[in-house]
Amino acid sequence: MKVAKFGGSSVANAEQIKKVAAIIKADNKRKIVVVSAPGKRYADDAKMTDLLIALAEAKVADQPVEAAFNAVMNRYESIANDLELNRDVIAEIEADLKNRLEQTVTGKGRFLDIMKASGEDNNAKLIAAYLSKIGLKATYINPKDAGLLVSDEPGNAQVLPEAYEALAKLAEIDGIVVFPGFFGFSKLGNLVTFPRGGSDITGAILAAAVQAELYENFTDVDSVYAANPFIVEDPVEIKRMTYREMRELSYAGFSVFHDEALIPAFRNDIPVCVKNTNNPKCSGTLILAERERSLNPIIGIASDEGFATIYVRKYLMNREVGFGRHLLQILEDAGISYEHIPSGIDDTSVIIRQTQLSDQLENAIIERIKEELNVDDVHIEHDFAMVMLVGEGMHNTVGVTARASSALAKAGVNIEMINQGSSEVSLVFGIHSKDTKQAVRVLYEEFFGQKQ
Ligand SMILES: Nc1ncnc2c1ncn2[C@@H]1O[C@H](COP(=O)(O)OP(=O)(O)O)[C@@H](O)[C@H]1O
Ligand SMILES: N[C@@H](CC(=O)OP(=O)(O)O)C(=O)O
Repeated sequence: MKVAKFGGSSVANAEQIKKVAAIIKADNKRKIVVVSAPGKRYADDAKMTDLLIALAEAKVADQPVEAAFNAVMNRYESIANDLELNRDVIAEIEADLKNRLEQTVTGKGRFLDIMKASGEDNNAKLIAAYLSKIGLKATYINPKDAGLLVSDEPGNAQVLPEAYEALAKLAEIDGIVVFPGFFGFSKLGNLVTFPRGGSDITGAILAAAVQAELYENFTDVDSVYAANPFIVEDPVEIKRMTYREMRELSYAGFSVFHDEALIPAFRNDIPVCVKNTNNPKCSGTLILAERERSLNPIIGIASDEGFATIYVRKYLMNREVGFGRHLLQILEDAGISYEHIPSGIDDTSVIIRQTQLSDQLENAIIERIKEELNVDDVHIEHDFAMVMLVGEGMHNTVGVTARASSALAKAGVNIEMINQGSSEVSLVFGIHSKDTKQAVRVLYEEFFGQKQ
């Protein structure tokens, strides 16, 4: 049995949904189908999830909701019309949306989750209706009925271990299961979404639960490339890579596959294949526990922006027992998670995602660090980017850091931080955001350029 997840670009309009149906038909092992909400049809189109967020925001702000409501319904109507579906489907979606809008829940996060999740939920109903119409036995299954239990943090759900046993029963359902991605339900019965892009996570959870022979992740590119195709022109395709490599790369900016989706797959040793809905004959990228060695120590180069550094200096910091713990405690109290902590003898930097900060919080953190740790200097710098080189071959190859740093130096990119990951498959450079694209391009040229 295979689990196939179709991303937003694969279900963005009727034409795409017809391709999805053809892919499902072409292989009767594709029994569990996870779908996203309609994505972008062209570069500056809006994703359904963003239309739903706009609708929810208008409602929360007590502003008129008609325009946002119509924008959502228009997308579904045009899909349903082009697929020549019965009007009942649209009536059902409209009633569902109105019902969600009227729900009174405590907290904006909860309300946003209810609205956001409707994108995948209603699209799954619509796609199941279409598959039935063309003669396939297809059933829409709701994550609550299926037992997709998750933690209770709005917008940031994590699957609970007990979900797997319940979800395993999906394998017994006759015909094709059409399952909405992106959300589950907490033990308290609350609907909770995964982080953005989280339909990949749903697919991986279901693949692990039913012990699928393959988890296929259908998107709009032929493969995972060695660098983001929007930064590097025509980058090389990655044919095979390990879970560790994909996890590092997706965490560091390869948005093609959600980093949290690797965990259920690799814990259960389910191979993952990233494939193109627009070119399904192409073999795509296979992600496995191990791969054959290659000459190039690097498999991919990822980048991500929006980091801040909390820089702390104190003479004899190295001698002070508990300094690091105390510093991290201050961040924990502020609800902040960290990414890297490069350290020297008398100084340390804590690198965090900037979105977690506000001016008020920054001041509060700085004050606490000054008062409680009695430091010589503390300040926060913004607008950093992380560029990550990833490859299983890196830890037993001499000179990767030297090659990378000299390529960056030649291009005039100032390196603020280097972190050779403990995982031994990644090397991270902290640079200023303005240099991100340039850094990725020169590193790509160094490791994948002509002379390779
Ligand atoms: N290294 C990479 N390889 C392939 N695609 C990448 C890479 N980095 C970023 N992407 C982007 O990821 C996109 C696919 O992911 P996403 O937009 O989430 O698709 P979906 O709509 O299928 O969920 C591609 O169109 C591409 O722009
Ligand atoms: N629709 C959700 C979840 C998702 O996974 O979407 P996509 O498959 O388009 O990345 C989002 O936009 O975040």
